[in-house]
Amino acid sequence: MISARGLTRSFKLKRKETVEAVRGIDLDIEDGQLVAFLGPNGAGKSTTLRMLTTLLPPTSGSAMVAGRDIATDPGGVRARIGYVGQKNSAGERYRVRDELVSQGRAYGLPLAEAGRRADEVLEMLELTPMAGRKPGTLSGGQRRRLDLAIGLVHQPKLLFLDEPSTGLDPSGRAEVWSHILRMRAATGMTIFMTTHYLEEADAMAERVIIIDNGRIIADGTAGQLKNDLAGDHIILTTPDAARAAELTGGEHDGETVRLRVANAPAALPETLRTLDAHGVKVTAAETRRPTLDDVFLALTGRSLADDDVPA
Ligand SMILES: Nc1ncnc2c1ncn2[C@@H]1O[C@H](COP(=O)(O)OP(=O)(O)OP(=O)(O)O)[C@@H](O)[C@H]1O
Repeated sequence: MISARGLTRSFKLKRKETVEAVRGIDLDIEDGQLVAFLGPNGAGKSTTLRMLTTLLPPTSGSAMVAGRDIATDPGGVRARIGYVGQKNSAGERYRVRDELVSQGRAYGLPLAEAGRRADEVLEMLELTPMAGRKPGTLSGGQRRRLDLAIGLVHQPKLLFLDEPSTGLDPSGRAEVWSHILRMRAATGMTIFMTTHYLEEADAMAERVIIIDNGRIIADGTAGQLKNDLAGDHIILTTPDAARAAELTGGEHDGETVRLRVANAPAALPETLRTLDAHGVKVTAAETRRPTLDDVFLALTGRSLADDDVPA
């Protein structure tokens, strides 16, 4: 569904300064995948999305998106994809259903077909009761669902979502997600999304791609990345930390010993037995499964969670 080679974008600033926003990325996304594209602020996520959706031409490199070339057939790409950006896409002039019909018309659907599609997406996103209201009167979650409806009215094969749940409270986020997943189950659509919520990427995406400084630094399932790059940990508290670290192959800091293992809950009893047999007294023990943030920390030495979530 997406195949990019050496996609690159730089921006020229004043005084001959250049920002290398995206530095030659290769991407292959299969049909039907839900892919989360993660990275810290300024990593190059939006710039990549804007190139793939033909909003911004690459400085170099190429990409086929939904079977069309972004450089030679941007119109063909746009007709086959949906893009839901960070900002609300509905204006304030039209009522919700009229907004969807005019969007369908903009994609070249005949009036009757645009009306039918508007009713379908309203139903799918449980917005039918809001059909006659102005967008300004909707709640944050409803408004975000309207953005999704606008991105879906022309039945795209591929949907780009830029921060789909940012700015919503936890219940609004859960609600938007349940709609995204339902709509995907109903249509089999490919979804390429950015998010700052790592736990959402972990729970929802089949594949996680991490970009940093304009380069892809990790690509795999959340489980693979966590196992390969971060791993389970056992964390022990003991007054004899140096000896405990020596016996277990862990690292110690003060009274804390941290050791990486394949399966922490399974390895803990044996670890405690070994230490006990050597007379090392353990006062507390916990197991830790890695998060995607641990993966990012292992790769870059920085935490993604320290980033500001965009407003
Ligand atoms: N129009 C522009 N002119 C100059 N520099 C730009 C422009 N657009 C983006 N950049 C720069 O390119 C880099 C990548 O920006 P981009 O918006 O793609 O990052 P991002 O990963 O989407 O960040 P965020 O999570 O904050 O949205 C940043 O250093 C940014 O300042």
